[in-house]
Amino acid sequence: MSNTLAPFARPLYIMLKAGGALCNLRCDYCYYLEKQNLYPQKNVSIMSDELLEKFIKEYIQSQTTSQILFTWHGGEPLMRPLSFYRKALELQRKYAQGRIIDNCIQTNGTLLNDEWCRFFHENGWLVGVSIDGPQKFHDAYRKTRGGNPSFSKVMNGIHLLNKRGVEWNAMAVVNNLNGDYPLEFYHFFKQIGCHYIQFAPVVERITHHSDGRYLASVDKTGKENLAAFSVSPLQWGNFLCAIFDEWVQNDVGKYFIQLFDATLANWVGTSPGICTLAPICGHAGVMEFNGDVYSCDHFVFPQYKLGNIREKTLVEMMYGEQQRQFGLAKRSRLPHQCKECPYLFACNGECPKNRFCLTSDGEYGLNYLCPGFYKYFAHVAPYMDFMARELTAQRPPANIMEILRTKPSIF
Ligand SMILES: C[S@@+](CC[C@H](N)C(=O)[O-])C[C@H]1O[C@@H](n2cnc3c(N)ncnc32)[C@H](O)[C@@H]1O
Ligand code: SF4
Ligand code: SF4
Ligand code: SF4
Repeated sequence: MSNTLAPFARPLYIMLKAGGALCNLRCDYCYYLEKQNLYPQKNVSIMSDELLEKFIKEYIQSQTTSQILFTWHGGEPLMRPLSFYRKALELQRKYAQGRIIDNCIQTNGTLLNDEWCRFFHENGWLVGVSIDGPQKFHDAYRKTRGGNPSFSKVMNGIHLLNKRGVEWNAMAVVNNLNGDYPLEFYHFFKQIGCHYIQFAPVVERITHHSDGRYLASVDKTGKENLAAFSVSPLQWGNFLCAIFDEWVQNDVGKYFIQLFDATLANWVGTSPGICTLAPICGHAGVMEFNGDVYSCDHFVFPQYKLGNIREKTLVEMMYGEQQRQFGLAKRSRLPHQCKECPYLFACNGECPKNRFCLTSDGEYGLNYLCPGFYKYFAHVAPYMDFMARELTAQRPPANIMEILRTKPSIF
């Protein structure tokens, strides 16, 4: 397929930061709070109705697919009033022209009330709620501006979502504290009846920039300044292996752990559904409150700005040369160790943001989490082989649980 056609083979996808980095919490590890320093001249970092309309119209009109996904992100997206989202729905209807429009929103859950939940239910929104496992882990890092814990408020929000029948999933950060307690962590999610769980490993480096930002610049080399809350590579590997062992014996087809599903997808050669395990990046951009578009949510740095929607079209920015190069760099900058790795097909060197270590040959660019990912892929390989064969034969991968009960020796 030629380059001119290729862009239209996949949907254009941009997360919206309609309130910039504005948030009612101050999670210690947050990568986004510091982005307010990119806009020091703005007292108020909220998207105007006029810009919202421009975005919605262009976002819909740029797509060639019949189904379109809007993702509301932040900062904390519930810092914008419900009227803002009602307006967004009106605009989506105005410009939909027969397309099916879906919405999802990623929230810290603390501001949820019955009115929000009714809105999400009535309009079929999918809600991602951030919760880092049991209270003692969650409250260690996810605090309010005043340093108070947030767990009870989040649980109250989850209760309201359940009461209204809103579809929701959990987004959990794995860090230096909860990383040592995988089963306690996993059982917590099962106890609260959460069947869709996403884990994100925290890896950040502290670097002071002149504008007040303090988190990693991706171009900075070395791990000397690793933030203390980062998960260690082996902690991450052990964490995944322990949860996998319980999941594969009891929970396949009942609990959906995004990373396990993505691993299986790579095992059968289909798209993994999460960018970190995909071969290239660049499919999901971010638009800030003022129309600035960046390459990726984890690359909101001045050097990764693609332009502004008032000056360039979304298609120009998301399918332009800068974004194409950003996407391909994930593959082209793999160090030799990854290129020779038996699990490259599943790992793809994971997220380029985390590639700041040296390989065993001293080559720069190995993923910090490599030892953990390697351990995980090696551990799950025989089970993934089995589940991939089941899938290829059009049988449910959940069959593995019966085999583990009756013939465990085959693994
Ligand atoms: C930046 S927040 C924005 C949405 C909302 N405020 C929330 O907390 O869900 C998006 C997600 O990123 C996670 N997150 C924050 N800092 C992170 C980091 N340094 N590494 C990985 N994930 C992080 C949060 O826990 C949350 O699930
Ligand atoms: S709630 Fe979300 S945006 Fe706010 S500080 Fe925590 S992770 Fe960051
Ligand atoms: S840079 Fe990381 S987070 Fe961004 S698209 Fe690539 S893998 Fe995903
Ligand atoms: S497991 Fe390590 S060596 Fe293998 S592809 Fe992943 S990061 Fe590279």
